[in-house]
Amino acid sequence: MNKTTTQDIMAEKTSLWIFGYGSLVWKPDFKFKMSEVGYIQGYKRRFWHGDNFHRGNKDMPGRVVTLVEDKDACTWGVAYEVNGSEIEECLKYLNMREAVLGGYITRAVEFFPREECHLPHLALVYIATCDNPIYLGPASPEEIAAQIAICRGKTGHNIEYLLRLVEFMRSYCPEVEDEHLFAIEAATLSLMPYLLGSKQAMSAFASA
Ligand SMILES: N[C@@H](CCC(=O)N[C@@H](CS)C(=O)NCC(=O)O)C(=O)O
Repeated sequence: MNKTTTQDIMAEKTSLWIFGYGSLVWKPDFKFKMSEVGYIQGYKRRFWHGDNFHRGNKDMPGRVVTLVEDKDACTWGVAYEVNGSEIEECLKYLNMREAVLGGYITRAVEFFPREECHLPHLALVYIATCDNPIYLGPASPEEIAAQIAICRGKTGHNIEYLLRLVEFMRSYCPEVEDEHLFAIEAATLSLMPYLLGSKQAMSAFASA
C-alpha cells in the first residue's frame, strides 16, 4: 500500500482532520466543525520530547508528549474536523504552535473513531522525531516526573500539561490503561509534598 502523505490529506479540500494526543486534546485553539474521541495504530505516546517554550525554557526544558512508532501500540486522543474554509488559518496557527515553537513535524495517520458506526479516516498528526534538537528521549517515570515537577514556560507549568492529559484520559478513555502516563502522574504527585514544603501546603494541594 502506498504510504499516505500529508499532501494526500491536503488534496481533500472539503475538510481536514487533525489528530491531537497531547495539549491538542484539551486546547485545540483553532476552529473546527466537529471532534471525536478515538485512536491511531502503530504509535505509542511518550513524554520524550523537550519543550523550551510552552512548558519550559532553554535552561530547564519541560517534557511534553510525542509519538514513537510501535506496531503493537495504539494511542488515544481527539480528531478534529476542520472546514475547508478554515484549513489555511488552522494550519498557519498549528505550524507556529507545533512546528516553529514545538519542533513537531506533520505525518498522515489513519484515525479510528471510538464510535464504530463512524468509518476510519485520514488525519494529520504532529510528531517530534528523535532527530529533533530538543528531543529528550526515554527516561524513567521518576526522572520524567522530577523534570515536570520543576519546569514551567510561557504557557504555564509542566504539571498542568501532565494533569490535563491525565484528566482527558480518565474522563474520555476510562477503559484505556496508559501505563506510561499514569506512572508519570503517580511519580509527579509523590513529589508534591517535597515541592510544596509545608504540611499546610500539602493538605491544601491534597484537597484541591
Ligand atoms: N502534537 C501533540 C502534542 C502537542 C503539544 O503538546 N504541543 C505543545 C508544543 S511543545 C503545545 O502546544 N503546548 C501548549 C501547551 O502546553 O498548553 C498533540 O497533538 O497534542
